[in-house]
Amino acid sequence: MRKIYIFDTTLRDGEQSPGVNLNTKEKVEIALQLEKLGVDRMEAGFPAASPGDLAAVNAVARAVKNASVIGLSRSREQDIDAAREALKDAQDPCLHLFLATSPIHRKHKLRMEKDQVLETAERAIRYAKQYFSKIEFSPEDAGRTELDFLVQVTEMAIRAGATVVNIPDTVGYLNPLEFGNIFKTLKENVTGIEKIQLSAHCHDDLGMATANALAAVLNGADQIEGTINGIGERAGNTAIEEVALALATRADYFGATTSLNLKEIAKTSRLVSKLTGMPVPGNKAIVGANAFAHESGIHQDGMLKEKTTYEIISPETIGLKESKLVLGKHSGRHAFREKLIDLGYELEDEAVNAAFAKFKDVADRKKDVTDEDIHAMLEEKLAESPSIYSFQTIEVHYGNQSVPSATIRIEKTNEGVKEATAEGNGSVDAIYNAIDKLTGEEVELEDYSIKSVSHGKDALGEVHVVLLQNDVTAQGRGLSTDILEASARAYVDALNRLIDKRQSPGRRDKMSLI
Ligand SMILES: CC(=O)SCCNC(=O)CCNC(=O)[C@H](O)C(C)(C)COP(=O)(O)OP(=O)(O)OC[C@H]1O[C@@H](n2cnc3c(N)ncnc32)[C@H](O)[C@@H]1OP(=O)(O)O
Ligand SMILES: CC(C)C(=O)C(=O)O
Repeated sequence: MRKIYIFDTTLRDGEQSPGVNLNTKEKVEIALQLEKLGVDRMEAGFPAASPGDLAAVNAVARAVKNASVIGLSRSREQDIDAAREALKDAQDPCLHLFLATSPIHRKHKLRMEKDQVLETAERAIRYAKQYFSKIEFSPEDAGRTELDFLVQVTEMAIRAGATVVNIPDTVGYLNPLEFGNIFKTLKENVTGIEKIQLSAHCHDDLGMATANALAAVLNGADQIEGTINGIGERAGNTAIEEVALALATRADYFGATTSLNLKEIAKTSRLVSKLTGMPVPGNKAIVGANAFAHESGIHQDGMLKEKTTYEIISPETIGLKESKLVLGKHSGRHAFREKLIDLGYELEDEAVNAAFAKFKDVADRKKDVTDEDIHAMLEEKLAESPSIYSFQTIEVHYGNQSVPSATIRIEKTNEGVKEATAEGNGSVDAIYNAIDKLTGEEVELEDYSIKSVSHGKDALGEVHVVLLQNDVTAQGRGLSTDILEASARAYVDALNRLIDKRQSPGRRDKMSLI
């Protein structure tokens, strides 16, 4: 297997993400984690940018022992001198020099002709060579540079003493075929190409940063540059974790590998996200929260039978504990039953089916059904009393300038569905008056409490009521994503228990079993 060197630039290009500013302590913390991850090279900053960045690069250079530490520099002596100062204590220092080469950058930004670009870069490399044995040179915006000029620039860099020539697609403009072709062309046409390593540095403006980096590998690149979580200027850089996992997972195709300790990937991603304040999108490849989560029934069934049906990478590979089966409205019975077993419930098929129907009802109204929701649903089901009345529908009218009213539909065993409307002091009072009207029961509401079962705006609300009738009390519980519906369900549940107690005195209140 061919080794691909990993050049991490989280601390330099990653820090160029708008809004990100890492202090020295944070840079050192990330650098030490990158060292554990096993990156070969890490760009710690741009020492000429500020005294703070120079100090941070110096601190990283002193802390890191097992990776080459790199500082970025324009093709100017003052920048090179700042990098010398920053990297003076590094065990394996490297200077990263750059100068733009594309027609757009030459004309509008540098205001230089081609020969001036060549001269300026060569002078800088030769100056730096007095102090650094390792120099990487980047023709900035190589992606939009004329290919024949890029060949000329690369030959100049090799002659002047560069050890790595990096090809940046600075604005993420190219597609994999075009980017791969640059490497092929340089390999075939540059005199002395065997003396240096070729590197790829891609940006994600068109979402092709990882694909372009892999195309470079296929066409002879020795090194890939990127950042953790793909952070960086504008749409970001190639995500190192994506390249590493693509090479590891498809070694059959790429025939190349990295020295990364893949088990450190999840931890590194979390640290970078925390210290940069840049959340990782849920659907981000490899490190997103959903990368190893399965929600739909057919996928969950496949996963339970054989994980490779829906997972090409195991979560353990990147240091995560396990895949997640997330219950939601697309889930099926296999995953639901598995969850019940996990939570300690052993139910007969019929009970599973009843609980599953309730689960689908909740899942229709809620984004995720949590473990707490399932406990609450099952406890409600297990505690069900013989239902004389079963709740059907509810409609409530509330306005702070009008009297609240509620229309309730309830089915009575052997009598069918009945409907009643009533007003009240508040919405719950109106609901309870309507139920009283329907059932004809005279009860007192002894206690009413409400709590949220899980978190978030769509959390299940659980209402608990105690009803009193002629010295007999009964509790009732109602569960719904809507607290008014939960209130109605709890009241009907308590009424059923009250009637049950009246009809069979001495029977234990099943609620006490919960
Ligand atoms: C593609 C990339 O990611 S490149 C890295 C980008 N990162 C950064 O720019 C972060 C750090 N930068 C900084 O802190 C500042 O830009 C500094 C300290 C480097 C320079 O600041 P200033 O001196 O105020 O210059 P400013 O940034 O406004 O303009 C850049 C100047 O450098 C020139 N320049 C740009 N790239 C290079 C280069 N590779 N080599 C030499 N000169 C360059 C520009 O033409 C411009 O020159 P001019 O002043 O003669 O017109
Ligand atoms: C300095 C260079 C490599 C760069 O960051 C870019 O061109 O994107």
